[in-house]
Amino acid sequence: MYQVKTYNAIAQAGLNTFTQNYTLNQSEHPDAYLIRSVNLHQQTLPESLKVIVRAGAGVNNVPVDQATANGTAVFNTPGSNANAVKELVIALLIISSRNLMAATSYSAKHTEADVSQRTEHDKTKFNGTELLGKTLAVIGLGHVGSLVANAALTLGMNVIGYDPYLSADAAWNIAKQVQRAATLKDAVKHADYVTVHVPKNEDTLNLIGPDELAAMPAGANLFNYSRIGIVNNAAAVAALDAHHLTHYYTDFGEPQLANRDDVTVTPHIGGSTIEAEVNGATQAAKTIMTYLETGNVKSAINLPDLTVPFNAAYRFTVIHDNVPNMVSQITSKLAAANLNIATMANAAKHQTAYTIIDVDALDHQNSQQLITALNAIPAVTRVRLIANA
Ligand SMILES: NC(=O)c1ccc[n+]([C@@H]2O[C@H](COP(=O)([O-])OP(=O)(O)OC[C@H]3O[C@@H](n4cnc5c(N)ncnc54)[C@H](O)[C@@H]3O)[C@@H](O)[C@H]2O)c1
Ligand SMILES: O=C(O)[C@H](O)COP(=O)(O)O
Repeated sequence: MYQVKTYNAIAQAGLNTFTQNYTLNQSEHPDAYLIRSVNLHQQTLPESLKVIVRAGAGVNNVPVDQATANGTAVFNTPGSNANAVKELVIALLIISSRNLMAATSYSAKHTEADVSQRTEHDKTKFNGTELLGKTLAVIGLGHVGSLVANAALTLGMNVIGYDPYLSADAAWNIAKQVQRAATLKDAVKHADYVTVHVPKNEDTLNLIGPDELAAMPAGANLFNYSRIGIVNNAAAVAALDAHHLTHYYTDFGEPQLANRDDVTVTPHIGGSTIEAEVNGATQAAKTIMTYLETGNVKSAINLPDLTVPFNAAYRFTVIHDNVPNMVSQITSKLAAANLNIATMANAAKHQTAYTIIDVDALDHQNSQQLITALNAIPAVTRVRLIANA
């Protein structure tokens, strides 16, 4: 029986994906965490923990280095809530261009008589503009940014994209009408609207700061539906005060953003749709089951891709440092245990490597001694033995 600990509100439909081999929230020694935005940085991860899956995109709440040192794989569920964010950003583009925040609360602020008599007179206060022909800069063209860029094209906008690290797979998703900018400043210099869709990491902190804001034309509107810190909020407030920026929309609150008519803070609702939550939880549950039952890895944050069909009776998986001579040390332990290797594969990502070894036969005593011997190899962080179900 595998033990899963969940944090945050995880969609029941996703939890229902787990088979009867999984128990939820009943053990102090979980094999897996299924999480959303809980901040794990202050936690010591339990030794039992083999995998953390973030239902959603951002993994800045996960101590990835600690997880790697603990031999814990970290995954997210790429794209599971991207459509939800796209629809929200498109809604905010329309809200912003048509002054809808003020216009839709108009009737609530007036008496019945006012509303019937004054609407024709008052409508001039709510004049808007159209998105057709306006320019949108999309910074980051991954799962969310590509959808936003493509949707904005269908509204007749000129779309300029900036993503120097765009993967080949992601590039296939972007309509050819999206113009490519060579630099961030080039992307924003003619933009009426700028929207940021990059991961939060040390390179993207303050990605939009005073210089980038100054590069935007006067009157631009800014959207941060990525993470707090990617836009330098102090610089955004200064640009608003100087009437250089017209409006700042963000999913992440901070005291300096409160009580301003030119700032809209939504309460981190980018991925909060029923569909996105079910997608994320279902994808997360499947990722946990695949990893625990086969050891196969696809698109982990801290492990290399490695997928080997599991046809043998037993599988050893070994997470270790990416240093010379590891495979020979591992295989020599199997040879010493007189075990014949049916299949073996190894891959590396940055400082971490991963080895899968399948064997056809194994007795219990043999296996315990072998696990101890493999764990004793310096630079090995986690050894697992998986029996083929
Ligand atoms: N508000 C929400 O509820 C919500 C929901 C989903 C995702 N997000 C956040 O949105 C962001 C994007 O998510 P995603 O799923 O599209 O991620 P993704 O990994 O699919 O795409 C991110 C893209 O940013 C690009 N990138 C990285 N550094 C860059 C830089 N310095 N300049 C320009 N581009 C850069 C990458 O190459 C990649 O194509 C993340 O921060 C995620 O946490 C927020
Ligand atoms: O990174 C994400 O997927 C979003 O920020 C959504 O976060 P949530 O799952 O806590 O709503």
